[in-house]
Amino acid sequence: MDCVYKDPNAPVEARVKDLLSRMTLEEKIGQMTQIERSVATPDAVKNRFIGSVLSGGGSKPFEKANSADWADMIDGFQKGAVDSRLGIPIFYGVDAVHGNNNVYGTTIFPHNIGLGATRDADLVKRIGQVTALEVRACGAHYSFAPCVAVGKDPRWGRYYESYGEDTELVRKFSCLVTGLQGQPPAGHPNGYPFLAGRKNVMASAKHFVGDGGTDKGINEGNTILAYEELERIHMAPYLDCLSQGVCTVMVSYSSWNGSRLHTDHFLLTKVLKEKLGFKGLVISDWEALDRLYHPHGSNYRQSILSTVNAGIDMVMVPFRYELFLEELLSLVQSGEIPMDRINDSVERILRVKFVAGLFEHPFTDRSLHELVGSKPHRELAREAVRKSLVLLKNGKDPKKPFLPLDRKAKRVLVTGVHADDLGYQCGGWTCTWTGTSGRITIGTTILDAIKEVVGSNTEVIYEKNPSPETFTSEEFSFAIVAVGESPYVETGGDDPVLKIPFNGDELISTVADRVPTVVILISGRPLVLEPSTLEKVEAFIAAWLPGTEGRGITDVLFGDYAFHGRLPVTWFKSVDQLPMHIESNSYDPLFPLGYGLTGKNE
Ligand SMILES: OC[C@@H]1[C@@H](O)[C@H](O)[C@@H](O)c2nc(-c3ccccc3)cn21
Repeated sequence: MDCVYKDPNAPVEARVKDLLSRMTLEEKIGQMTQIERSVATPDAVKNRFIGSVLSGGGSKPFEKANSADWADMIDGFQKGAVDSRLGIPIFYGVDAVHGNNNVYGTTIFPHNIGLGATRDADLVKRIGQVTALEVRACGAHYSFAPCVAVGKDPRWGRYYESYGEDTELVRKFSCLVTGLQGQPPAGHPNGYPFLAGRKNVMASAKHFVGDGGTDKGINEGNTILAYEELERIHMAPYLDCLSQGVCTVMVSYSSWNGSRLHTDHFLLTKVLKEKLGFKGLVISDWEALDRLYHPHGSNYRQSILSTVNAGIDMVMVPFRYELFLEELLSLVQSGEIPMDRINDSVERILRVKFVAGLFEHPFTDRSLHELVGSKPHRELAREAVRKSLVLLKNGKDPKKPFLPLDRKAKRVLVTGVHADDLGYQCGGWTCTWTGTSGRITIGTTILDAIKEVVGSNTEVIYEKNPSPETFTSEEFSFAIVAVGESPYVETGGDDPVLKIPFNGDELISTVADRVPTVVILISGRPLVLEPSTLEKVEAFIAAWLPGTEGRGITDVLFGDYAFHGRLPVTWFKSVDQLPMHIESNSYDPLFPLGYGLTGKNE
């Protein structure tokens, strides 16, 4: 062995020190650079010493690319990296936020708000383990998860990415870190990155800090709180992530009392790195530097200076990396960014790469491909769906529960825009960044599931949008109405009105006036439920954004399992009440945090 850093048996810190001492300034700033796959080439990775490549939401080699196609792409970039002078491997990052959701045919789990409703930490850890397998199967090493935002306002477009409104609930689900990265050994030093092996992925606790607490739920807005409240409410989950050895922390686009998180030296360095002792790497969000000034991307040199000096270690550039490298080099050569600051960042990046075993195993383990979208993985997702559904109403007369439904009923109506739309039931961050309608991947819609479950003599009538003629012929035993939101992400999801889209209210009334009706609401958050509407229906289920395994819905709808879910958030009566959450002074919800019926005699 000619040098310590190549010795897998040498202590990580010795390998870091040795490799750092061999690196040129260009190699160091290259490691601080994360670029998008669409501008990456193996040569660029090799010759510019790029530290990491990512896929932005939905960015894939080609349509319906499977895990093997992804692995070919990623291993191509990795070959460039290991052929570089010092052979420092990249890590490839993806937003695997509810399964490995960019890749066709993978298992898509409920989004975090639904997982919050399960109250089942062990389930979420198992979801992390399975997600890590499906991510490694495609060749990626790193997932930008968990989002440990504490969602304080349902008007926020990322509310569904939060496990809930209560800090303690969100803290409970920080265990996704252990699911993704593996269980650190007893005595593992707090804040030091950990990764168990080739079936695990680096995690990213995000978005530091206070992203879920912005004023009026405005995405990338301003969180107005005293430091003690910021620490108590929004920072607490990060301590849990650090104690589990989270490898990375991603910084929030938002501000704290008017200070942009990406330039906040106090929070990023004094608090996260020094006070909390985080030894992994701090990564920016996408084009966060470009968003610091208007017009977008202006004052870029100043943006690099203020963010790197604040404590950012790796910049998710992700496109203008030549300019980034040029400006960062110049800022170090001028002394505006001290060499110590660069060395701190590169040490952290190298530490994570050694801990992740990337020097020993830089390429994809192709044996994992057969696990992707496998039956056991889909059964886990089905269990998560079952446990996530919250039963808000069961019977106009509570003494006469309407559910479970009779699977031998004579004739049932299935209706609504969400009854047979896999894309809608998966939501954002699925196959594309925003998510889309239609049969976007492999999975089971609500209608598919109902047809699988009901008896051979049961007639299932599906009308996406029922007409008066729908009701003129033979009677229906009951109707299942699936309504809700179309997929959205980030600022595109900010909504001050929160009504059920597609005239959902009207459809519910139209059907419920004629047939005993159960409503399934597919949404990333509570929506306005008109009392008149709620009165008309026999049963009402909040299904959140369940993902590909629709059978989890029929499992409880037809009584194979009791309802288990409890609200992870407050269900408001009117948007005029917002923000209203468990800590609000006046608390007058339609359904309180923690509410949920079991479907048995309550
Ligand atoms: O996908 C990488 C990261 C993700 O991990 C972060 O949670 C999220 O804030 C985010 N927004 C964009 C993004 C925003 C606008 C246009 C294009 C991309 C990219 N990203």
